[in-house]
Amino acid sequence: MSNLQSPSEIRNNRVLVCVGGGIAAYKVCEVVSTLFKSGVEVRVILTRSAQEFITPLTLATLSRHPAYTDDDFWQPTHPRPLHIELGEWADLIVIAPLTANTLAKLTYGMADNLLTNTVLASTCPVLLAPAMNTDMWEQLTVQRNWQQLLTDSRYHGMSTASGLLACDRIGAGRMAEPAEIVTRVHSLLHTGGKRDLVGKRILISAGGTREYLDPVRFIGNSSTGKMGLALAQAALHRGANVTLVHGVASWDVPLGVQAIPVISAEEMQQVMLEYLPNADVIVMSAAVADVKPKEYSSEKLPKRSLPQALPLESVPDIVAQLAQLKQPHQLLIGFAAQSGDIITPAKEKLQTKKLDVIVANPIDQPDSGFGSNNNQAIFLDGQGHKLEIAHCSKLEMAHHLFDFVMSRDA
Ligand SMILES: Cc1cc2nc3c(=O)[nH]c(=O)nc-3n(C[C@H](O)[C@H](O)[C@H](O)COP(=O)(O)O)c2cc1C
Ligand SMILES: CC(C)(COP(=O)(O)O)[C@@H](O)C(=O)NCCC(=O)NCCS
Ligand SMILES: [Mg+2]
Repeated sequence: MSNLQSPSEIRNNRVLVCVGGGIAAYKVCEVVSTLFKSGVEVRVILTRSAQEFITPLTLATLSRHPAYTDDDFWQPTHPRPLHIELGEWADLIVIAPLTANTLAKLTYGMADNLLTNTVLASTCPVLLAPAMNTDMWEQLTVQRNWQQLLTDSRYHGMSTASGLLACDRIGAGRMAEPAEIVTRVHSLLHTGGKRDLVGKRILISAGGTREYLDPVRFIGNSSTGKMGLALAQAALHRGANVTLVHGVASWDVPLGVQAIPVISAEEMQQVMLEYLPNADVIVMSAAVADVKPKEYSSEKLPKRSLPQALPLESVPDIVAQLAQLKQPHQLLIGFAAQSGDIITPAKEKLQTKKLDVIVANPIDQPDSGFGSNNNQAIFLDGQGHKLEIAHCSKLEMAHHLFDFVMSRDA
């Protein structure tokens, strides 16, 4: 078995957050604070209008660094022009909220303030989070500019959501939520903006299944589906077309992912088999219940009628079935959550179930596995490659897995 080199620590870590003059600017404070707390170095630029909504002092305090405005742009005291310095410094620029005005300027390469000059004087990826009143967002001129700007691969656009706007209207144009912006930032810092999964259809299963005994009681497990969610986010951010088949979950499905909720192993089996023929990559990260109660009562069983011992039967082995039915060009990735020795059972599962790749992850390590936002794992493939990934976020783990898969492809 050959050991691939462990991925080095992320070097890209510098994010320049540019705030435009919209009411959604108030949410960018949260973005800056969360990024800082996750270890990202943050600098902030505010446009003249952004300062009508939030203050440079707030953003300077949250980012632990002076915030920049157009007054700084024109200061004669910089040894080198500020927009050049900031443009060279940034690994990633985030513009949130992106106003109709700044969108138009970027589309036409205009540069009349610190924000637009810095974008033109840099080459890093730029993440755009538009926010506008519905009529403004749907205006032909605005939509034309948006489509035009996104033809430049440097720009990464966040979808707007529909809902209540600050003008009391309900419609399109809501800015992506801070957590979604932060997740996308982390993806872009990992990938440097590459979209290596464009054209790939990725089918992911996530979460635990439930096998009901009666309408309220079930056999389940502690899986929260966070690993599957992270896989869906990472794949989406790299350009894939993503279908996420998930058990009962407490998180929101990311905009742009086709989500299919299921409850039992049999339902999951049915949906996975239905979507299998159209998938290029299948990632089975769900924790499927291995057994179910033999009998189901459609009425809630009174306590006194509950059996002392519960007769059980097996549920379908979904991953084994997928392995049997898949075509040679399709890649099947399984997960093996284990305590103690994680490698031996994972190798066995890889071979007996005929998977292409298996992710062995420990469930007895601190802050890893079920329910945690973090994980650690060892990837194994059928050709004998092995890659150990140290403790990191589940999103980071998902990216490492796609890196591993893509490097095997190449
Ligand atoms: C109360 C208020 C709310 C605004 N909200 C938005 C908005 O959500 N989106 C937008 O594109 N413009 C909005 N504007 C208009 C922008 O502030 C204006 O177009 C400004 O020139 C943008 O400048 P900037 O792109 O340099 O930040 C708003 C203006 C006001 C007064
Ligand atoms: C303003 C806001 C951030 C409020 O979000 P919230 O309801 O979650 O507090 C959200 O509605 C949004 O992103 N709106 C789009 C921009 C907007 O409403 N502009 C002003 C309309 S004139
Ligand atoms: Mg299992």
